[in-house]
Amino acid sequence: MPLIEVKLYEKRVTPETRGQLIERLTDAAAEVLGDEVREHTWVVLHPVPETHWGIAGKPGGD
Ligand SMILES: O=C(O)/C=C/C=C(/O)C(=O)O
Repeated sequence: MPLIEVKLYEKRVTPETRGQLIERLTDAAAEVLGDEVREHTWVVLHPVPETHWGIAGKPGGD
């Protein structure tokens, strides 16, 4: 089964964006791989606090 994992800032994950991401990523997998994968496509969101996301040697959010 396709498993799509997304790590992103937790501030981007709201009830609305969560639902849209899951729906649209599933749609993309089904469009590219064939509709038979839709029922077997998993999407897992991993929200990460900005302070735990290092960029250019510094924690985000500083
Ligand atoms: O702005 C960046 O370089 C990194 C952003 C990381 C994220 O997780 C995000 O934008 O959601």
